[in-house]
Amino acid sequence: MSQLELRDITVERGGRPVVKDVTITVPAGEVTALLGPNGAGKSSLVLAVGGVLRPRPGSVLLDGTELAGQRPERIRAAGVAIVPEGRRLLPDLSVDDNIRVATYALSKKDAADGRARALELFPRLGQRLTVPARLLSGGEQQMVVLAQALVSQPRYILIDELSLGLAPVIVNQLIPVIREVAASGVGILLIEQFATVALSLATGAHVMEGGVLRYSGTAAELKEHPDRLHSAYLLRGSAVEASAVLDGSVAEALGDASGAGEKAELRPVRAVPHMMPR
Ligand SMILES: Nc1ncnc2c1ncn2[C@@H]1O[C@H](COP(=O)(O)OP(=O)(O)OP(=O)(O)O)[C@@H](O)[C@H]1O
Repeated sequence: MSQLELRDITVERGGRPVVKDVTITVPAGEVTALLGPNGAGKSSLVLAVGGVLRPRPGSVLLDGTELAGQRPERIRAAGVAIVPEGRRLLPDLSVDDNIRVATYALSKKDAADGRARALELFPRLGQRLTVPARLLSGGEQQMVVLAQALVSQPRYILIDELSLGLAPVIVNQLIPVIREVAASGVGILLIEQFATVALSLATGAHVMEGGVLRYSGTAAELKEHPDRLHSAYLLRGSAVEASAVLDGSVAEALGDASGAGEKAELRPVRAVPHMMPR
């Protein structure tokens, strides 16, 4: 069975290891959750898999083929896409152009197929194709960001913080899309601040803290033994954070039970020059 294997990965930033000897398998067709407090090393791991940071040492094996140390374009072309935390759109470009920007390395046919698939997953974007990205709500922006990753029809996708800054009502719209993408055979590693969201989608689950894995097992087991998640969060002394992610609904965890929160939906868009076509 197809899988993406992150094996014995160590990542250094600022001269110190922030990911230490982490091994995670992401099976095809399933969501695997990666949880952990701020600063645990989750984003650094994603950037290392995507080729933005170099794992030293470590392997990223796609069905046995080594991808570690390759250029981001090569990793993406091999079928592994990443959605880095806080990715921004090109604010003055339309939704359609932001999606097209992400297809620049694809053949004409693959770009057209990928765009059609992305719009099938996010019909809302089909109605907003000509709208400049800066006028989108936070939820719509996140849909475009996900569409940019999905447009290359990856076999594996690593999503860093699906719900960050989004109102619960929007998160609830994204959850079925993630489920559908996984059901279509794509392996997903999902980093998510709210354990309730991640564990509702995931089969496998991992908890990271201080750069190391504190738990690796099934999502069901973690739901049954929340103390394992709790202890990792508490290692950072953030009891409030631990209760927020574990107790109650997404809405309560977000502190916005109404689900309305226009402000929570909106976030500023900034240009990311490296996303421009070359
Ligand atoms: N550019 C950088 N240079 C040096 N150290 C960094 C850099 N970015 C992050 N770090 C450090 O790396 C460690 C891991 O951070 P990382 O962002 O990977 O954690 P995380 O689990 O994704 O947390 P968050 O959800 O807050 O992003 C932290 O100690 C952080 O301070």
